[in-house]
Amino acid sequence: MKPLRELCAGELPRLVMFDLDGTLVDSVPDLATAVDRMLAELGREPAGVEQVRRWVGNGARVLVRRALAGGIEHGAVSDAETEVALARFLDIYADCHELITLYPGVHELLEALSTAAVELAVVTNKPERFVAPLLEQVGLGGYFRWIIGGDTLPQQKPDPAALLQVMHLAGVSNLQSLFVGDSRSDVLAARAAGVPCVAVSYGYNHGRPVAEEEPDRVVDSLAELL
Ligand SMILES: O=C(O)COP(=O)(O)O
Ligand SMILES: [Mg+2]
Repeated sequence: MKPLRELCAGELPRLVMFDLDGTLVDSVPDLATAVDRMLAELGREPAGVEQVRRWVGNGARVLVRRALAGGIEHGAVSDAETEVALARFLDIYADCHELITLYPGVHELLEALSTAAVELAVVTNKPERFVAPLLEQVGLGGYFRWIIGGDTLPQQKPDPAALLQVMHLAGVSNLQSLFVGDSRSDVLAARAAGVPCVAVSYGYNHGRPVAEEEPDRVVDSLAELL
């Protein structure tokens, strides 16, 4: 795992934290189904997979606000409208997990890291209640010692709080850790926590190449880290 050593001063990291949506799993088809069902209930036109792919990454509440706004800017959407739609979205999404898939290379990397006794965590903006069941469903149950969702702490990425919390629990420093994500909030959270950051090029970054966010390294598959 030479590429990992290069990122962590010649040593294998002791802790690797992963983003979920767009990094470990392709969850957008199911998220789009749930968004479109929610919009249909409100008598609105569907958003479709391509739009939803641009809107994912800042948690369920912001996704719902973007769907209500019909675009990435959602400042004009009222809180009252958001809460009603969000409750419906969360209910609908709870039953929409048919299309989720694991990206290539994920299983291989996690297996190699756990064999090397590297601690693993998931730090996602997705509501926490969905995370463990989804990991189980795609065959990743059991790899992660810590799971932090978008509603586990008061802050979510790009705030570094979740990364700092996991490093504290694991008893490792920022330079013994690594973050792997797909979007701007991941790169910003890692940078604010002082943690080296690998970004995957295949994920969701609001329609922009993730290289523009200047992570320490960009890979096309997690297998490149082996
Ligand atoms: O729920 C989201 O918006 C995205 O979650 P992520 O942090 O795992 O990419
Ligand atoms: Mg992501």
